[in-house]
Amino acid sequence: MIDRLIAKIEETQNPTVVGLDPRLSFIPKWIKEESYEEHGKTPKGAAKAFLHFNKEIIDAIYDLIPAVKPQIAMYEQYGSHGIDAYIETIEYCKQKGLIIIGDIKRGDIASTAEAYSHGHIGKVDIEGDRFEIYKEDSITINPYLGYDSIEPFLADCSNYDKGLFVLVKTSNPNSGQIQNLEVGGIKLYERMGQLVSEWGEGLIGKRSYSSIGAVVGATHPEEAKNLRRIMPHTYFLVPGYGAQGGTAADLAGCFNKDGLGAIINSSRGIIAAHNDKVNQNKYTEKEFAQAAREAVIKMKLDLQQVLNTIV
Ligand SMILES: O=c1ccn([C@@H]2O[C@H](COP(=O)(O)O)[C@@H](O)[C@H]2O)c(=O)[nH]1
Repeated sequence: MIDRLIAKIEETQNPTVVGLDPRLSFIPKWIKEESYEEHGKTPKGAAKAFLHFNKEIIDAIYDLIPAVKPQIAMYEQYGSHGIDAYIETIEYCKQKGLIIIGDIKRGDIASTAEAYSHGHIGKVDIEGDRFEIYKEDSITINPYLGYDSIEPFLADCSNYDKGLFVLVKTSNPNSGQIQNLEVGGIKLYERMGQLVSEWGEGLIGKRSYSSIGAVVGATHPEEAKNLRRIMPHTYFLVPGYGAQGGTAADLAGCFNKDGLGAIINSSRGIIAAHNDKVNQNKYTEKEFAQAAREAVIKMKLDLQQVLNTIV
């Protein structure tokens, strides 16, 4: 997976991942009204509006970016219709050649983890016939149950050329309450970084990076710099840029000297750019996808400036 991701980053010259986290408040009124007319003001109506919104956004940006990160919570809240929209969004993005990082943050005992893994990045077996269900290229997972809970995912990564981004230092303001605790003379997130690095050793690709990556928040630049040193062969998925306050200046420590090593996520900053205060009155409701395209171009330039200081 990691070699495919790096190839797309190099093709687009852009380490941006766009988060597909739709909310009804971002969706233009005309899309919602069309959907409600056909499906009612129901979970199905909301989910169909999400799908329409996502498709227009993707059409406007797919040539500029290597990857998308659909956030499953936004879809799951609407039950089976939401899950259908999640799966159809993934299928649409794959047709456009994008790498899919499913932000699902799963973590459970091994026998249950195996089911999550088979559903999302492996195959489910039904009486000897095998089916791919969600079809993400990579997913986020929560590692706090330890290695046996990770093993089933590693097996599917190896069997099906898939990847993981394991939570190491999350972007939320209170992440330090647990992740920065001292354990055996080092911080918990540092220990987690060491473990994730070890877990990824068997899945190193042609470019010396592992398909087992780490989630590292842009909002904690010192910790990110520290993790970069601890985990030289680990790709970072970096949320927190934009809406959560992370800036380009905070990102320099996430990259390696080769200009690789990190893919930066922005969700609201891109897909809700038409609503952004700084863009007030710049776009009509019909121009939401154009607003997203312009936001991606702006982010790409911002990230290129960071990369120019590194390589
Ligand atoms: O530490 C983490 C892990 C995951 N996320 C997710 O990334 C996006 C961020 O959205 P923005 O709108 O760009 O703030 C969202 O899906 C989070 O669940 C994170 O923010 N931090």
